[in-house]
Amino acid sequence: MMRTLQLTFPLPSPGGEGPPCGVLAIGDFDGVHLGHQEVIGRAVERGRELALPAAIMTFHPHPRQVLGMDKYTRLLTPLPAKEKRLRELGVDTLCVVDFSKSFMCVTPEQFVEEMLIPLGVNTVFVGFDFTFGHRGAGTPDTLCELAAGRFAVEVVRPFHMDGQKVSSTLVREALLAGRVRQAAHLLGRPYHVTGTVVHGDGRGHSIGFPTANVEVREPYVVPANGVYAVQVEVRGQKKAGVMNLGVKPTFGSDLQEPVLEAHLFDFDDSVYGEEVRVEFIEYIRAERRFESVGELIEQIGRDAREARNLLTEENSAEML
Ligand SMILES: Cc1cc2nc3c(=O)[nH]c(=O)nc-3n(C[C@H](O)[C@H](O)[C@H](O)COP(=O)(O)O)c2cc1C
Ligand SMILES: Nc1ncnc2c1ncn2[C@@H]1O[C@H](COP(=O)(O)OP(=O)(O)OP(=O)(O)O)[C@@H](O)[C@H]1O
Repeated sequence: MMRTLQLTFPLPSPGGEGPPCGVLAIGDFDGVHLGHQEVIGRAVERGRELALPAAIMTFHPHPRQVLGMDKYTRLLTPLPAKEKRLRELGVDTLCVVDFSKSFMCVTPEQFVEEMLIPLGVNTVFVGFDFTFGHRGAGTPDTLCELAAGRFAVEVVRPFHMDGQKVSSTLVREALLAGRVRQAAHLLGRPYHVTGTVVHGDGRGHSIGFPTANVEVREPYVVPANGVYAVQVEVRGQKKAGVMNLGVKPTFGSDLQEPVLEAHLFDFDDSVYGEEVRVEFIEYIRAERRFESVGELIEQIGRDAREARNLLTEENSAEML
């Protein structure tokens, strides 16, 4: 069972429970993409070899949000999703460091002396481009020097795909451009959001395509507006469907925030109030305004067929 520790700087003197963080990987790890998985995998493996707990240190809120970059209010993996993923990857301890304005001023020396040393780390894993401390002054080399032999530092080489360094930024850019296929490629699994099914305007039924309206409660990055082939996990079962993510311009709505509406195939249970997980498999088209509801209905029919075909092909390819 993974445990989560909330840490604030400076750490109190170590308690009597023994060091919780034998082998520690440090970073934001937003999205837990394939580059992150490389770093985390190495730490977990080393932990097993040394019979020490494998831990991740991450920062919350996202440091860039604290630095004033508002788009980092939204995350690829809000904390509960990150916890779930890290647990699946075999991590023993997640240390969530409270990233406040004052933590921003902590120097690399202080970070080592007043955070890493009290945690009793044996080995620290960081990526080649890891920076830490005030103004990002610390680098993997600095970390090595400051450790002064008290813990080992392992630097992970860049993990590339298609000639690019895999990064959270790249995943964000892909999602905001609707390229959910590329995002899945970088993440090693489809991008997903979780939410609760809420009541819509009730129009879906009357146009022949009932939809589950998903209200996203955690601060997820939401992909570009458009129509997507999706897999929705409801009550522990995956259902194929087609989703419109947008503001429904045909109905002249003045929605500020896009809504997520999924029409699930071969499904007619009432799922109001239930928690669902939406996986974005493929982008189908941009959302648009139709001259008549009849045209919209025809187009939704085509979208549904396209999504169904795509997902059937996908599933049969997975079975091979
Ligand atoms: C696959 C799919 C594609 C859709 N595409 C559009 C679109 O391009 N433009 C639009 O205005 N509404 C689009 N809609 C939204 C419908 O207008 C919406 O589902 C319907 O109004 C029901 O809304 P309600 O659940 O709030 O009652 C689409 C819905 C689905 C399921
Ligand atoms: N592609 C990669 N290869 C190797 N190490 C990586 C890679 N991406 C991230 N890391 C390392 O994993 C840790 C967490 O990375 P972090 O989340 O800060 O990076 P990122 O994905 O590049 O994010 P961003 O795009 O927001 O800068 C850091 O130690 C970082 O150096």
